[in-house]
Amino acid sequence: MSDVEIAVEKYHGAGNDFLVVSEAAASGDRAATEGSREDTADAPVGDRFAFTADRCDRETGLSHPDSDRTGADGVLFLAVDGEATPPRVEMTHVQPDGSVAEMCGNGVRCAALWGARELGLGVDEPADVVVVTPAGDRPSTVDDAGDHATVTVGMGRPSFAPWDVPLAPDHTTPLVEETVEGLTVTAVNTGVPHAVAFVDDVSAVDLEAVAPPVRHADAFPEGTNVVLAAPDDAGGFDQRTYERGVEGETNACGTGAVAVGAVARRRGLVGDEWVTVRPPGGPLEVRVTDDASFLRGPAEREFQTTLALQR
Ligand SMILES: N[C@H](CCC[C@H](N)C(=O)O)C(=O)O
Repeated sequence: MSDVEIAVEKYHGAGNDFLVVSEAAASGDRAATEGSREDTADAPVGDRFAFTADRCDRETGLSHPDSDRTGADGVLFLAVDGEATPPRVEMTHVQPDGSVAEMCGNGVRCAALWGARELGLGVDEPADVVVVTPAGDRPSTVDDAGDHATVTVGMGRPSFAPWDVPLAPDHTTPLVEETVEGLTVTAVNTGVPHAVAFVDDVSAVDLEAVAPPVRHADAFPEGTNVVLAAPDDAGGFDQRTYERGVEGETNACGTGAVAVGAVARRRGLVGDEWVTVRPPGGPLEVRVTDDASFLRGPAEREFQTTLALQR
């Protein structure tokens, strides 16, 4: 066993927060260019799942004077390919329960900002970065790549198809406004599954009580995120999300915001325009059309620190 030092950064998008570990350091690439190869071995983090569970814990996880919150909603293991045009950032998003999320809208914005910063892009003019996720490529544009950026992401085509959500095999048609475990939901996949419930007032619902039975319902063989939405007075929507993988409410959920837009459009509440969706952590802009969806919002870098790991 030996001690290995790794650099860890903390980012968040509308309060959905992530630790970021560079996989370039993992392969030794960055170490080679920085001339400190001995300090890093082949992978910066041997056991990604144990690392994520440990460092993301809200009580005992990673804390820092420049951050309000201990722990995080997950870890983004990122590798940048600066030779590609546009540059590509490969994202592996490990969640505190040990699962790997196929997509994460707030995480993609953070990954795009991280990639732009690594390459020194996005400062004088917007930078295009493609974030590569298990759910597909997510073309992103980073504006103002300092510590606080705005990132716009092409989120692909939301799907209500039962095999895409996915729903259990006895569901042969989309699940639209059906009652599942006491909550009336519409199921949509925006990179990951969401069960969206339109309610009168999102703050009047005990989300931690109503969401877990839906999250684990038989209708969703891979589980689902559970989203509450309510029209606000300004043509947008309030949003709250209980996340699979975090197993609790998060401050914001980007794929969930797009899910709210997709369900609102299906209900005829909005058209193809940009609309504002407001999770507790701050507003996000979403736009859904017949064959595409887009998410725009902040990405912020909070700090960088060094951790000594035993391997
Ligand atoms: N917070 C993320 C979603 C993570 C998805 C994950 N909770 C799952 O489906 O397992 C977002 O901004 O889109």
